[in-house]
Amino acid sequence: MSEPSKRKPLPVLSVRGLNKTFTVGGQTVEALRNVDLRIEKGEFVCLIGASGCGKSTLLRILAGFETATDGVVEMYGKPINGPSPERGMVFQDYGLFPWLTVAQNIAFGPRQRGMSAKQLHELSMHYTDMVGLGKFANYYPGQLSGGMKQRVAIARVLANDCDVLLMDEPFGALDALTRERLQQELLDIWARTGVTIIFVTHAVEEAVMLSDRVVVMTAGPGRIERDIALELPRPRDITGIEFNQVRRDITQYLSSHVAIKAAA
Ligand SMILES: Nc1ncnc2c1ncn2[C@@H]1O[C@H](COP(=O)(O)OP(=O)(O)OP(=O)(O)O)[C@@H](O)[C@H]1O
Repeated sequence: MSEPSKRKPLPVLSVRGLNKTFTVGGQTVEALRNVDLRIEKGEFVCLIGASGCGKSTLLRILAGFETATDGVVEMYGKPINGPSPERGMVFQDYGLFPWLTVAQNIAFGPRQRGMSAKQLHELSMHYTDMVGLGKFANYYPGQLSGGMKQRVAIARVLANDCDVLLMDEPFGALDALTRERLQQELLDIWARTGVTIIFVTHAVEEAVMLSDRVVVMTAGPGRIERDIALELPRPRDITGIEFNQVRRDITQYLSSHVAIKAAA
Protein backbone atom coordinates (compact mmCIF):
# COMPACT_ATOMS: atom_id res chain seq x y z
CA MET A 1 0.00 0.00 0.00
CA SER A 2 1.43 3.44 -0.93
CA GLU A 3 1.92 6.24 1.62
CA PRO A 4 -1.01 8.69 1.72
CA SER A 5 1.12 11.57 0.41
CA LYS A 6 2.20 9.54 -2.62
CA ARG A 7 -1.25 8.26 -3.52
CA LYS A 8 -2.59 9.49 -6.82
CA PRO A 9 -5.59 11.76 -6.18
CA LEU A 10 -8.96 10.36 -7.19
CA PRO A 11 -10.01 11.47 -10.65
CA VAL A 12 -12.94 13.86 -10.79
CA LEU A 13 -14.69 11.50 -13.17
CA SER A 14 -13.97 7.89 -13.92
CA VAL A 15 -15.74 5.76 -16.49
CA ARG A 16 -14.86 2.07 -16.82
CA GLY A 17 -16.33 -0.53 -19.13
CA LEU A 18 -19.32 1.68 -19.92
CA ASN A 19 -21.95 0.26 -22.26
CA LYS A 20 -25.19 1.99 -23.17
CA THR A 21 -28.02 0.58 -25.24
CA PHE A 22 -31.40 2.14 -25.92
CA THR A 23 -34.50 0.15 -26.79
CA VAL A 24 -36.90 1.93 -29.10
CA GLY A 25 -40.04 0.18 -30.40
CA GLY A 26 -38.55 -3.25 -29.74
CA GLN A 27 -35.29 -2.34 -31.57
CA THR A 28 -32.00 -2.09 -29.67
CA VAL A 29 -29.57 0.74 -30.42
CA GLU A 30 -26.06 0.23 -29.06
CA ALA A 31 -24.90 3.80 -28.40
CA LEU A 32 -21.69 3.22 -26.40
CA ARG A 33 -19.45 0.17 -26.10
CA ASN A 34 -16.77 -0.44 -23.51
CA VAL A 35 -15.87 3.22 -22.89
CA ASP A 36 -13.05 3.94 -20.42
CA LEU A 37 -12.28 7.55 -19.53
CA ARG A 38 -10.51 9.22 -16.65
CA ILE A 39 -10.74 12.98 -16.10
CA GLU A 40 -8.45 14.70 -13.60
CA LYS A 41 -9.39 17.76 -11.59
CA GLY A 42 -9.08 20.99 -13.54
CA GLU A 43 -8.63 19.37 -16.95
CA PHE A 44 -10.22 20.76 -20.10
CA VAL A 45 -11.16 17.78 -22.26
CA CYS A 46 -12.86 17.95 -25.66
CA LEU A 47 -14.87 15.01 -27.05
CA ILE A 48 -14.95 14.87 -30.82
CA GLY A 49 -16.31 12.32 -33.29
CA ALA A 50 -18.81 11.46 -35.97
CA SER A 51 -22.42 12.47 -35.63
CA GLY A 52 -24.26 9.78 -33.70
CA CYS A 53 -21.13 8.28 -32.06
CA GLY A 54 -22.56 8.83 -28.58
CA LYS A 55 -20.87 12.05 -27.40
CA SER A 56 -24.11 13.52 -26.03
CA THR A 57 -25.08 10.18 -24.52
CA LEU A 58 -21.74 10.00 -22.69
CA LEU A 59 -22.16 13.57 -21.45
CA ARG A 60 -25.73 12.87 -20.31
CA ILE A 61 -24.55 9.78 -18.41
CA LEU A 62 -21.85 11.89 -16.70
CA ALA A 63 -24.52 14.49 -15.87
CA GLY A 64 -26.71 11.75 -14.38
CA PHE A 65 -29.56 12.33 -16.85
CA GLU A 66 -29.13 8.82 -18.30
CA THR A 67 -27.97 5.62 -16.64
CA ALA A 68 -25.35 3.24 -17.99
CA THR A 69 -26.50 -0.17 -19.15
CA ASP A 70 -23.27 -1.66 -17.73
CA GLY A 71 -20.05 -0.35 -16.29
CA VAL A 72 -18.82 2.06 -13.67
CA VAL A 73 -19.40 5.84 -13.74
CA GLU A 74 -18.00 7.68 -10.73
CA MET A 75 -17.26 11.16 -9.45
CA TYR A 76 -14.42 11.24 -6.91
CA GLY A 77 -14.81 7.49 -6.54
CA LYS A 78 -18.55 7.57 -5.78
CA PRO A 79 -21.16 6.22 -8.22
CA ILE A 80 -23.12 8.83 -10.18
CA ASN A 81 -26.76 8.00 -9.53
CA GLY A 82 -28.52 11.08 -10.86
CA PRO A 83 -28.15 14.78 -11.63
CA SER A 84 -26.33 16.99 -9.13
CA PRO A 85 -25.40 20.70 -9.03
CA GLU A 86 -21.73 19.66 -8.82
CA ARG A 87 -22.04 18.56 -12.48
CA GLY A 88 -23.56 21.43 -14.47
CA MET A 89 -24.69 21.01 -18.06
CA VAL A 90 -24.60 23.72 -20.74
CA PHE A 91 -26.59 22.98 -23.91
CA GLN A 92 -26.38 24.43 -27.41
CA ASP A 93 -29.88 25.88 -27.05
CA TYR A 94 -29.08 27.61 -23.70
CA GLY A 95 -31.93 26.08 -21.67
CA LEU A 96 -32.69 29.33 -19.82
CA PHE A 97 -36.01 30.10 -18.13
CA PRO A 98 -37.56 32.77 -20.39
CA TRP A 99 -39.78 34.16 -17.61
CA LEU A 100 -36.78 34.90 -15.33
CA THR A 101 -34.28 37.74 -15.67
CA VAL A 102 -30.55 37.16 -16.15
CA ALA A 103 -29.95 37.58 -12.40
CA GLN A 104 -32.87 35.30 -11.52
CA ASN A 105 -31.74 32.61 -13.95
CA ILE A 106 -28.27 32.70 -12.41
CA ALA A 107 -29.66 32.57 -8.86
CA PHE A 108 -32.17 29.82 -9.65
CA GLY A 109 -30.23 26.81 -8.27
CA PRO A 110 -28.98 28.49 -5.06
CA ARG A 111 -32.51 29.85 -4.45
CA GLN A 112 -33.88 26.29 -4.66
CA ARG A 113 -31.35 25.33 -2.02
CA GLY A 114 -32.63 28.01 0.34
CA MET A 115 -29.93 30.70 0.13
CA SER A 116 -30.89 34.05 1.71
CA ALA A 117 -32.03 36.98 -0.48
CA LYS A 118 -28.89 39.00 0.34
CA GLN A 119 -26.55 36.10 -0.52
CA LEU A 120 -28.53 35.41 -3.69
CA HIS A 121 -28.16 39.01 -4.78
CA GLU A 122 -24.39 39.01 -4.13
CA LEU A 123 -23.92 35.66 -5.85
CA SER A 124 -25.90 36.58 -8.95
CA MET A 125 -24.07 39.93 -9.23
CA HIS A 126 -20.71 38.18 -8.89
CA TYR A 127 -21.44 35.71 -11.69
CA THR A 128 -23.28 38.25 -13.87
CA ASP A 129 -20.12 40.37 -13.72
CA MET A 130 -17.86 37.38 -14.31
CA VAL A 131 -19.53 36.77 -17.68
CA GLY A 132 -19.58 40.48 -18.53
CA LEU A 133 -23.34 40.96 -18.22
CA GLY A 134 -23.44 43.32 -15.22
CA LYS A 135 -25.50 45.88 -17.15
CA PHE A 136 -27.99 43.25 -18.27
CA ALA A 137 -28.89 41.69 -14.91
CA ASN A 138 -32.55 42.71 -15.26
CA TYR A 139 -32.96 41.70 -18.90
CA TYR A 140 -34.98 38.64 -19.92
CA PRO A 141 -33.46 35.93 -22.19
CA GLY A 142 -35.66 37.07 -25.09
CA GLN A 143 -33.89 40.45 -24.97
CA LEU A 144 -30.39 38.94 -25.31
CA SER A 145 -28.23 37.76 -28.24
CA GLY A 146 -27.25 34.08 -28.53
CA GLY A 147 -23.78 34.77 -27.12
CA MET A 148 -25.24 36.63 -24.15
CA LYS A 149 -27.68 33.79 -23.47
CA GLN A 150 -24.83 31.30 -23.47
CA ARG A 151 -22.91 33.47 -21.01
CA VAL A 152 -25.95 33.36 -18.70
CA ALA A 153 -26.11 29.56 -19.06
CA ILE A 154 -22.43 29.27 -18.08
CA ALA A 155 -22.86 31.68 -15.14
CA ARG A 156 -25.90 29.71 -13.96
CA VAL A 157 -24.03 26.43 -13.59
CA LEU A 158 -21.01 28.15 -11.99
CA ALA A 159 -23.27 29.89 -9.47
CA ASN A 160 -24.58 26.46 -8.57
CA ASP A 161 -21.10 25.65 -7.28
CA CYS A 162 -20.32 23.09 -9.94
CA ASP A 163 -17.04 21.17 -9.98
CA VAL A 164 -17.52 19.93 -13.51
CA LEU A 165 -18.89 21.85 -16.46
CA LEU A 166 -20.39 19.52 -19.09
CA MET A 167 -20.82 21.40 -22.36
CA ASP A 168 -22.68 19.93 -25.34
CA GLU A 169 -21.66 21.89 -28.46
CA PRO A 170 -22.30 25.08 -26.50
CA PHE A 171 -21.07 27.45 -29.20
CA GLY A 172 -22.39 25.51 -32.21
CA ALA A 173 -25.25 27.93 -32.90
CA LEU A 174 -23.16 31.11 -32.66
CA ASP A 175 -21.55 33.15 -35.43
CA ALA A 176 -17.77 32.80 -35.85
CA LEU A 177 -16.82 36.05 -34.08
CA THR A 178 -19.07 35.46 -31.07
CA ARG A 179 -17.83 31.90 -30.89
CA GLU A 180 -14.19 33.02 -30.75
CA ARG A 181 -14.98 35.60 -28.10
CA LEU A 182 -16.82 33.05 -25.96
CA GLN A 183 -13.99 30.54 -26.33
CA GLN A 184 -11.60 33.14 -24.87
CA GLU A 185 -14.02 34.01 -22.09
CA LEU A 186 -14.50 30.35 -21.24
CA LEU A 187 -10.72 29.89 -21.05
CA ASP A 188 -10.51 32.90 -18.68
CA ILE A 189 -13.27 31.47 -16.48
CA TRP A 190 -11.58 28.06 -16.50
CA ALA A 191 -8.26 29.63 -15.45
CA ARG A 192 -9.91 31.72 -12.72
CA THR A 193 -12.16 29.05 -11.22
CA GLY A 194 -10.21 25.80 -11.76
CA VAL A 195 -13.43 24.10 -12.86
CA THR A 196 -13.08 20.84 -14.82
CA ILE A 197 -14.57 21.08 -18.32
CA ILE A 198 -15.77 18.37 -20.70
CA PHE A 199 -16.72 19.94 -23.98
CA VAL A 200 -18.35 18.26 -26.99
CA THR A 201 -17.56 19.80 -30.36
CA HIS A 202 -17.47 18.93 -34.05
CA ALA A 203 -14.82 21.54 -34.78
CA VAL A 204 -11.18 20.45 -34.62
CA GLU A 205 -9.99 24.06 -34.41
CA GLU A 206 -12.17 24.67 -31.38
CA ALA A 207 -10.88 21.50 -29.69
CA VAL A 208 -7.24 22.48 -30.31
CA MET A 209 -7.88 26.05 -29.12
CA LEU A 210 -9.46 24.93 -25.87
CA SER A 211 -8.36 21.60 -24.57
CA ASP A 212 -5.65 19.78 -22.65
CA ARG A 213 -6.82 16.52 -24.22
CA VAL A 214 -8.82 15.69 -27.32
CA VAL A 215 -10.74 12.43 -26.97
CA VAL A 216 -11.71 11.02 -30.37
CA MET A 217 -14.76 8.78 -30.50
CA THR A 218 -15.71 6.43 -33.27
CA ALA A 219 -19.23 5.63 -34.36
CA GLY A 220 -21.41 2.55 -34.42
CA PRO A 221 -21.36 1.91 -31.42
CA GLY A 222 -19.36 4.74 -29.84
CA ARG A 223 -15.93 3.84 -28.52
CA ILE A 224 -12.90 5.89 -27.62
CA GLU A 225 -10.52 5.65 -30.54
CA ARG A 226 -7.75 7.99 -29.37
CA ASP A 227 -6.93 10.18 -26.41
CA ILE A 228 -4.55 12.93 -27.52
CA ALA A 229 -2.73 15.11 -24.98
CA LEU A 230 -2.07 18.59 -26.39
CA GLU A 231 1.28 20.01 -25.34
CA LEU A 232 0.71 23.40 -26.99
CA PRO A 233 1.49 26.36 -24.71
CA ARG A 234 -1.29 28.76 -23.69
CA PRO A 235 -2.50 31.24 -24.77
CA ARG A 236 -2.76 29.44 -28.09
CA ASP A 237 -2.11 31.17 -31.35
CA ILE A 238 -4.51 30.06 -34.04
CA THR A 239 -2.10 31.31 -36.71
CA GLY A 240 0.94 29.58 -35.21
CA ILE A 241 2.83 26.78 -36.98
CA GLU A 242 2.53 24.35 -34.06
CA PHE A 243 -1.20 25.02 -33.65
CA ASN A 244 -1.84 24.34 -37.31
CA GLN A 245 0.33 21.24 -37.32
CA VAL A 246 -1.71 19.74 -34.47
CA ARG A 247 -4.97 20.80 -36.10
CA ARG A 248 -3.92 19.19 -39.39
CA ASP A 249 -2.84 15.95 -37.68
CA ILE A 250 -6.14 15.59 -35.86
CA THR A 251 -8.18 16.50 -38.96
CA GLN A 252 -6.26 13.96 -41.06
CA TYR A 253 -6.71 11.33 -38.37
CA LEU A 254 -10.45 12.00 -38.23
CA SER A 255 -10.92 11.90 -41.96
CA SER A 256 -8.95 8.67 -42.36
CA HIS A 257 -10.22 6.83 -39.25
CA VAL A 258 -13.56 8.35 -38.36
CA ALA A 259 -16.33 9.34 -40.75
CA ILE A 260 -16.62 12.98 -39.82
CA LYS A 261 -16.68 16.26 -41.63
CA ALA A 262 -13.97 17.90 -39.57
CA ALA A 263 -15.01 21.55 -39.39
CA ALA A 264 -11.51 22.90 -39.18
N1 LIG B 1 -33.03 8.68 -25.90
C1 LIG B 1 -32.64 7.90 -26.90
N2 LIG B 1 -33.39 6.89 -27.34
C2 LIG B 1 -32.97 6.10 -28.34
N3 LIG B 1 -31.80 6.23 -28.97
C3 LIG B 1 -31.01 7.23 -28.58
C4 LIG B 1 -31.37 8.12 -27.54
N4 LIG B 1 -30.36 9.02 -27.36
C5 LIG B 1 -29.43 8.71 -28.26
N5 LIG B 1 -29.81 7.64 -29.00
C6 LIG B 1 -29.02 6.99 -30.06
O1 LIG B 1 -27.72 6.78 -29.56
C7 LIG B 1 -26.73 7.04 -30.57
C8 LIG B 1 -25.79 8.14 -30.07
O2 LIG B 1 -26.50 9.38 -30.03
P1 LIG B 1 -25.85 10.73 -29.47
O3 LIG B 1 -26.87 11.79 -29.56
O4 LIG B 1 -25.25 10.45 -28.15
O5 LIG B 1 -24.67 10.98 -30.52
P2 LIG B 1 -23.78 12.28 -30.76
O6 LIG B 1 -22.40 11.78 -31.03
O7 LIG B 1 -23.94 13.23 -29.65
O8 LIG B 1 -24.42 12.85 -32.09
P3 LIG B 1 -24.38 14.36 -32.69
O9 LIG B 1 -22.94 14.70 -32.90
O10 LIG B 1 -25.13 14.24 -33.99
O11 LIG B 1 -25.06 15.26 -31.70
C9 LIG B 1 -27.52 7.42 -31.83
O12 LIG B 1 -27.67 6.26 -32.59
C10 LIG B 1 -28.86 7.88 -31.29
O13 LIG B 1 -29.88 7.66 -32.22
